[in-house]
Amino acid sequence: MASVSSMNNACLSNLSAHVPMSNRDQHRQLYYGNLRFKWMGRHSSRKIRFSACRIVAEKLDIDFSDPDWKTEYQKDFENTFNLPHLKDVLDVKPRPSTFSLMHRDGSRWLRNENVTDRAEGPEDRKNDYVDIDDRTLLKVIKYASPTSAGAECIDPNCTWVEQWVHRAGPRKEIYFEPTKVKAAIVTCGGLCPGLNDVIRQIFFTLERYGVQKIFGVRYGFRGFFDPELPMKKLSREHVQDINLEGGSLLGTSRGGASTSDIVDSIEAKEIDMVFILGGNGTHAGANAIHNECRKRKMKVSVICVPKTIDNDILLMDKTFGFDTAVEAAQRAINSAYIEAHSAYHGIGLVKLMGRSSGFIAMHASLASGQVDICLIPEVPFTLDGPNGVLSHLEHLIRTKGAAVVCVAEGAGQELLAAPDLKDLSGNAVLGDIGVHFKNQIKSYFNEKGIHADVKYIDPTYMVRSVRANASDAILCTVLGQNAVHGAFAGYSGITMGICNTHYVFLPITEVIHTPRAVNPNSRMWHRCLTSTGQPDFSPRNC
Ligand SMILES: Nc1ncnc2c1ncn2[C@@H]1O[C@H](COP(=O)(O)OP(=O)(O)OP(=O)(O)O)[C@@H](O)[C@H]1O
Ligand SMILES: O=P(O)(O)OC[C@H]1O[C@](O)(CO)[C@@H](O)[C@@H]1O
Ligand SMILES: [Mg+2]
Repeated sequence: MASVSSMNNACLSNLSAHVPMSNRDQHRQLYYGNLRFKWMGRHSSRKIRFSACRIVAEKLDIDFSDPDWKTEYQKDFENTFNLPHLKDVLDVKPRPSTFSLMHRDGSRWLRNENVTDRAEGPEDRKNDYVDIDDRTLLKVIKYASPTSAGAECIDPNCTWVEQWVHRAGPRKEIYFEPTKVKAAIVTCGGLCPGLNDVIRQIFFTLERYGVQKIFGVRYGFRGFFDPELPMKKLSREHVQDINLEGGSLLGTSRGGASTSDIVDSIEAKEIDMVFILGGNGTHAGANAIHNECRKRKMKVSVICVPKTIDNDILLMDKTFGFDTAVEAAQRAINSAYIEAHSAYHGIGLVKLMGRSSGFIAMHASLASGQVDICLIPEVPFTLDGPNGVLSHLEHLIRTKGAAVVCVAEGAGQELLAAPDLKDLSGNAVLGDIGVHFKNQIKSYFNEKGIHADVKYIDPTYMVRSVRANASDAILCTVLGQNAVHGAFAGYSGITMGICNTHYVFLPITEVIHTPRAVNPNSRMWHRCLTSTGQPDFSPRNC
């Protein structure tokens, strides 16, 4: 059997997320057709997004009539989710962990106790080490049918297949001598609530192991090679209160990543552990750094913590900062609602971030309960025509007297002239759907001779520059601590996640195939539609 990875499921859910409803049969084929489908997207822009999935799907050759297919699949899954480790390429030996909940810091313990006694005995239980063979289930729903909402199936019968991933946490044995470790932390990409919380927890946990040399790399990957940006040695005083503010203590940036320059810099600076906080692009960069370190046989642990308000990283329940961003976005929606409902024929329009996925828009709409129309990149819509968005807005104005619309920045890009520009990291610069939509609403009502008072709110940077809320602060704490546990355990090329409320280590390669997208067949999107009451605006319906 060819390699089966999480990409199958990622592709399937991503593909299904983009399949127009009129192609329902083809969509089914994706689920039923043991991944040998030849589906072609209707819209050319979408074909590109699908191509990576299609290639892998075509490579797969699962014979579901083989009674052993499931065992084989699970074995292959286990291999795919095996965590890359320093010992894969280096002759490294484990030593008992210095992480202890009994002592203030590892170095104190190192000085005062017999090293060989540390790993055994009653302290173990108090320290709560996680066994390296512990696993947690990635998927916890047993779908009875491929047509069940949100079903992710591997075979035509949607058979239950266990998919286990590695449980995160401190290990009994470690692969670094803490007092000799030099660790660096870097934050890349856009801002995200909780960056400072994660930096702080990485610092605290490193200290607890006994690490004294902890550095911050300034302004993203740029800080590795820009001579004007020397690393900043971090102290407890530096990090103590940083969680009280948004932003990143270290600064962040896009672009400018040359893997070999970065690895040269890691080598020259004699860094042993690199903690990299960022989104999809950053993870791709971190994986390249990890591979280059391996190639050079460097004993360096490259560990990621996923950071994105967009929540567009595969496999995990959510990324840190997302909850906070939703909360902030909900406040913008509330303002739009108040404006709209205080005006004669008021229309409140809010544009929220979400370059390729509509999680913030969907969740903020659900949270506020004040949105009449939610538009996301994953669900195509038409503005014009009897079943278009504008016609529904007119209906709302006539029946309710006011309306609130929430649109994700990546939605409806096919309606705009694309700027054909890229940012420094190579991300496409999007057309402004918010401004376009605002103008379209104004002209529509103007042409119809119906009064409409449009209030447009773009809270873009306000939702991501705030400090983390309570739920994100806890998530950041756990992810930051686990990042350090992962590094000391000798892993490299891994990232942190929360799956079904349990914390896991995942190979970076498994989360960067494609950005995670809202599945239009999921219960959550259906709940959003139920809440807004909006009809189907898809082109085939108009
Ligand atoms: N495919 C890639 N390979 C190597 N490095 C990359 C890749 N994509 C992006 N990077 C680098 O990663 C860094 C961050 O990328 P990017 O600006 O896309 O942010 P991100 O991590 O995706 O976060 P956000 O969710 O805010 O976009 C940049 O310095 C960029 O040069
Ligand atoms: O303006 P910037 O800093 O490039 O960030 C904008 C981008 O940030 C994101 O929220 C990802 O962090 C995208 O949704 C958005 O397009
Ligand atoms: Mg990116």
